[in-house]
Amino acid sequence: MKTPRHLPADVALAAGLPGPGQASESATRLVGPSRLLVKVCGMRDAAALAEVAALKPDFLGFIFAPASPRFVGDVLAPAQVQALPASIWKVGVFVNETTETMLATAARFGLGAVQLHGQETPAQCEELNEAGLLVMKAFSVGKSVDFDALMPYVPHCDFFLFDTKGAAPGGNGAVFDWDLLKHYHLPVPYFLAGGLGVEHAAELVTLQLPGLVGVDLNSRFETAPGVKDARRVGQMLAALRPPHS
Ligand SMILES: O=C(O)c1ccccc1NCC(=O)[C@H](O)[C@H](O)COP(=O)(O)O
Repeated sequence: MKTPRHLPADVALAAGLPGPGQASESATRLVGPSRLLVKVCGMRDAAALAEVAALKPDFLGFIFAPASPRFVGDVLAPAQVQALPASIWKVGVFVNETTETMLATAARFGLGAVQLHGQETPAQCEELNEAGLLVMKAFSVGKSVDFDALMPYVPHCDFFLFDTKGAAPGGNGAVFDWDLLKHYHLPVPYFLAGGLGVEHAAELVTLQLPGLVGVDLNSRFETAPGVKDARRVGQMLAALRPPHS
């Protein structure tokens, strides 16, 4: 499995990924004991942001797609995002945005990562990755996945994210058939997304899917779009993380 280029060594280690310079032939998590990385997406409400950040997820996602009900817009000031603990990786979520806008937004909000939810090309992933951002390319999953079509993205992405295909580019709140990932064979580790809720925790911790390193939580952890329920996020984190991890 490929080492995410821009991931700090401690986060890589927690997820059982090889550290810098430790390439591996295997497409499964390696270093044990390891745990799933957790990304909480669609942060918009300042009070909920503070509560969720205190729970120390690995990643927090901020949506910069104007059509989303979770669009950050002017609701959160850049300083509120910049002030988050350095240990939490801040991810800007974009849909078919220009590289220039994404780089400018990342600089303004102090984001270390971008999550791309549209038809972004491998070349655009490369530009963003070369600019120093961790790149997470999202792919919508319907009835099948063509892994070969993802090959051109491999050199330029730190993570993939598999999400459920639906009416919107993301945040559809529906689960896809995880068995479709059983034959994943690419060297890029990935996050599982799409309708995940607390009720999935027990299955997720024992799930043996090649390449799976993290989960993405969104609409099933809200009291309203963009307003995360810290109590439910806390329950999920407790269920996903072994004690003392
Ligand atoms: O959540 C959105 O509104 C959204 C809109 C446009 C692009 C991406 C979006 N979300 C990105 C995510 O990472 C979500 O967490 C992912 O789609 C899963 O959401 P859900 O099915 O609600 O758990």
